[in-house]
Amino acid sequence: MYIHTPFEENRSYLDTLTKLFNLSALTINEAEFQLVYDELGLQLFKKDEPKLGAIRVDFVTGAVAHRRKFGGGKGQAIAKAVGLNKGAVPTVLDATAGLGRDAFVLASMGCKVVLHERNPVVAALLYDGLQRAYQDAEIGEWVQSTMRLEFGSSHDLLEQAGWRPDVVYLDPMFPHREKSAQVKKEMRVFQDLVGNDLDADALLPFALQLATKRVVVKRPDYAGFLNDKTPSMQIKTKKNRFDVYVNAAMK
Ligand SMILES: C[S@@+](CC[C@H](N)C(=O)[O-])C[C@H]1O[C@@H](n2cnc3c(N)ncnc32)[C@H](O)[C@@H]1O
Repeated sequence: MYIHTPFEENRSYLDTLTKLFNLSALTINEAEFQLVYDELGLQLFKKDEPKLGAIRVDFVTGAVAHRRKFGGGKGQAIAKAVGLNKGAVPTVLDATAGLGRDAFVLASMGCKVVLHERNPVVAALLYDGLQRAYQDAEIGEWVQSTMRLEFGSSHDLLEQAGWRPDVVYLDPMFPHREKSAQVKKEMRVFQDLVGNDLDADALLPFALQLATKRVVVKRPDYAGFLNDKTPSMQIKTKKNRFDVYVNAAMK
């Protein structure tokens, strides 16, 4: 993987990232993707996409930061899906963390969230976004106390988890139906990098065993149920839905 910085003083941080996420061993097409660390933080570029397609994690000033301040709070579908509207604040294991946006929304409503991500490049981007958030004067303290990243596959990590979260949250990649021109550039780069999570069905049984209260699966509205399993209830938004599996012991 080609990873570059224009600033010599950031070399050792990049070496740390390379070691933590084993980036030097990556076999993704080096001519196609580049990781660059500059004053904006770590960014992923795809060569044939213009700058708009760059991906980085920004909890401090990005769209999720705006949503934290002005979003719908506990009235949001995701909040209802994890049971936040019922008063209690659940602990959440986000087993398919991606760029951490959903996890951040949940953390900003008070949930403690452990994030699992298996893709080394996505995990490095997320790690870098979290480091910048941890150091921020306004949100640093609560992000440090609510969001923690674990690098690895949930197929292993869920089985080995030494604790039981109230909620396991799953949002695996699903084949996109829209024509590629309609999909946002950033999303296209992300999809090209990660591909589809074709092994996601197998996560549901582990998740159901682990969660003490419920498992929430985010799906595009046209997608079937994960592992063909009918949920206890569904919460729908414009393009997605949350399939909620309430732990039988809680019913
Ligand atoms: C659609 S994205 C999640 C987006 C995320 N909800 C957000 O708000 O940014 C799916 C992510 O899950 C990760 N993933 C899929 N299966 C996984 C597994 N078994 N263990 C860890 N990460 C996984 C993929 O690498 C990808 O980054």
